[in-house]
Amino acid sequence: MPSIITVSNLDKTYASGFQALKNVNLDIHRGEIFALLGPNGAGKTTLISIICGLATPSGGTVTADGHDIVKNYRAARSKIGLVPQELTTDAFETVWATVSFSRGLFGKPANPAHIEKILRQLSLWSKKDNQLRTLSGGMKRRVLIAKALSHEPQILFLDEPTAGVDVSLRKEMWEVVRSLRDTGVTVILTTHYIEEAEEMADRVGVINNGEILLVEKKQELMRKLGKKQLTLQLHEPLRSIPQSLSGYQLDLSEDACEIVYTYDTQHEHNDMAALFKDLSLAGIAFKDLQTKQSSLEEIFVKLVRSST
Ligand SMILES: Nc1ncnc2c1ncn2[C@@H]1O[C@H](COP(=O)(O)OP(=O)(O)OP(=O)(O)O)[C@@H](O)[C@H]1O
Repeated sequence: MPSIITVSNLDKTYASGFQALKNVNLDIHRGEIFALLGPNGAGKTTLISIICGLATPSGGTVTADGHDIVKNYRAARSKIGLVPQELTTDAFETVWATVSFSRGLFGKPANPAHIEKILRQLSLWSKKDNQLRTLSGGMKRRVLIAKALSHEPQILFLDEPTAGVDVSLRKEMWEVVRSLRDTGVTVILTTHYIEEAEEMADRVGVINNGEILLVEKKQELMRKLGKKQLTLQLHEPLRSIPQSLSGYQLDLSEDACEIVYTYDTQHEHNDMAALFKDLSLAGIAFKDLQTKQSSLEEIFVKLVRSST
């Protein structure tokens, strides 16, 4: 996959002497949705600020669509749209004026056809003459995206796109982001809602203490690091797990009516058939079963814990 952003050996030490990024290497693929996950203070904002030219690196390089973000700042920046968390523009401004003004900030000539296209894409066309203060929370968030897209960037950064919004609005935002990806925009988002990354991201990067811990296709990450649990509801309570089953990771519930089997998602088929056979040999019958797969959240928490 061709890269649209390449981060090489990036370091950032703030004036205080604090090292916020340590030799970060990262490739963002053209056309993907990439989720950058990390606990508070991990370095996400620092990394994004450097890529967007809002902070200077202490070492290393970043290119955006082939342009060095320091040496060729203007060209690099024109490729990038940044969606902040909050709308800071004049509440009495109209949607149309706000979005058109953002385009002007990048020195681009007016292009009403483009502004119309993005307002339609973001379902804001009927609100184009509304003042910002009259919009719902969801519409305001979409105005932020429209502003960031006004200068026709190919890369869109979304900083916590659904922080503090309700469930239905979050789902609406996910739809918007997916539709942007479908038009060829590369999307990089930071989020504290791991469920959001699980839902949307093609690839996931985990950062902690200024270091990238891993970058992986989401499906691959869940397959490699995920665990599954199978719960068997027994016909009769069991006193203890028989010795003949000690080769499996089995736990007996407190009421002795359930056995919980934890296993790697990679080996499930072989192990499962053998387990059922061994259970039957041990005379253990069950009346029902359920499986549960570990979420990206559980994987993330484990990863971050083991790195600190
Ligand atoms: N201007 C600054 N001067 C000194 N240290 C800073 C500065 N900005 C950030 N830091 C420190 O760098 C580290 C990374 O901060 P950063 O804001 O990049 O984290 P983050 O991953 O975005 O966190 P959050 O999820 O809380 O927004 C933190 O320890 C923070 O205190």
